[in-house]
Amino acid sequence: MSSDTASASSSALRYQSGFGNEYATEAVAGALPQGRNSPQRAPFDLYPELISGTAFTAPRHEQRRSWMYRRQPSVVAGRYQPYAQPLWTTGGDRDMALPPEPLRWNPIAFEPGVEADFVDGMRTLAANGDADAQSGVGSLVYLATRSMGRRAFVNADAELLLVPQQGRLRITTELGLLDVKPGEIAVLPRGLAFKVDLVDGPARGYVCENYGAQFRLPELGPIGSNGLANARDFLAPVAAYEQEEGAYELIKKFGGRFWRAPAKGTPFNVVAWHGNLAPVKYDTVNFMTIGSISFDHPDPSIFTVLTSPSDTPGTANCDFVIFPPRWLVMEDTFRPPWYHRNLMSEFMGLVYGEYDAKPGGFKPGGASLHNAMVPHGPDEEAFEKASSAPLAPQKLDNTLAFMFESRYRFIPTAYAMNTAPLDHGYADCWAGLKDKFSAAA
Ligand SMILES: O=C(O)Cc1cc(O)ccc1O
Ligand SMILES: [Fe+2]
Repeated sequence: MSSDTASASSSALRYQSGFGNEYATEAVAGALPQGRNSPQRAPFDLYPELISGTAFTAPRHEQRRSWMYRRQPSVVAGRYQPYAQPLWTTGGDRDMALPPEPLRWNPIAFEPGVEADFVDGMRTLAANGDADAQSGVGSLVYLATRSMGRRAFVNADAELLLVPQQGRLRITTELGLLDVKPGEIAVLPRGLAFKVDLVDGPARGYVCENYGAQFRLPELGPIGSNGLANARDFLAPVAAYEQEEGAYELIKKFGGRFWRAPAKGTPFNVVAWHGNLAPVKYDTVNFMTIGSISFDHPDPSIFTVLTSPSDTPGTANCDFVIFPPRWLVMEDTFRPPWYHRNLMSEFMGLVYGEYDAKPGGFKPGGASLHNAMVPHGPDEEAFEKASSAPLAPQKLDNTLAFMFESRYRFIPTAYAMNTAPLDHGYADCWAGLKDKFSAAA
């Protein structure tokens, strides 16, 4: 156990490393009870409070929970009133006539004249499943121009996976602070209060709102005991509590609806905590990428950072997959992705650079959606280049694309179809792929 003294205002943050291990941290030495979780009186008269990320009776290897020792229990809050956030929708809208073709969006721009924080600036682009059924995911973007300041947010519906694309974020959570920048990701457990403050101006990024089983590291199979995302590269915060006095506004997402309540003090009042349910961040530069060193383009599952399983083994509620900088060395191989139709549905975004299958129209801050059995693959430009490129070792550099891949079709929202910059010419990127077959050859 570490004795940690980070305060909420420190600038260079300290972290604890690992994924899903038993962390233990105290902002004041002696605040963490030893040998038991709920003594008759906890040290410094702090209130013990448990947060469960899994059912009490979940198998031991799936269990996630943490004990917090706090100045006031989180039940101390004012009464909730409805709150309007109509563009953060939940689950798949079954009434939407979902086009059976590839969809793509140009970069989703900040909205002129709209000042919004992380919660108000959230826009659902596409979603599937049902938060109450604890299955499915949403794919969202946030367009934040201001810090949350003295507003805190609790998402009772889902865990959030953040993929910042522009702008650094200071994320204050009940369990401590995370600084996250583009190229890094963060995972915030369901039900944990947090706020997002901006560090260097407006912030844009992607979010996977996961109503299903928590994200975890994938099995490695024949890869062995090391590789892809290594557990030690995930960073959880050390305990930190806010000392400033003053009111907060609590915003809660609960069953797809939003609520607000006043609070007399800060919800970030946890002085010590221990357990294996924690917010974490991960820098994608630490991803140990596996690829083909002989021939052929492997399945993109080799790029899985985290997976949220469904009840069917190997068929994920959602895989979070990245396409990071890497070497391509395959011989006699068409190196970009092949043309394909996938049982699974693919929502993609681009953090920076170019994606090899779409060097032209897929831009950082944009998105694409290739739902189940919708054919897609390299655009004409990528096909022509890769079919005749010399096959010397090639570094794909300065690029970071990602995919939320789900067993359930993503249904775009009305916002995505009518307001967001849908690329109506997307299908044209394949129109020039001619029939060049000649049986006489
Ligand atoms: O369609 C895409 O661009 C994503 C993708 C990448 C890849 O390398 C193989 C399959 C796949 O769906
Ligand atoms: Fe694909």
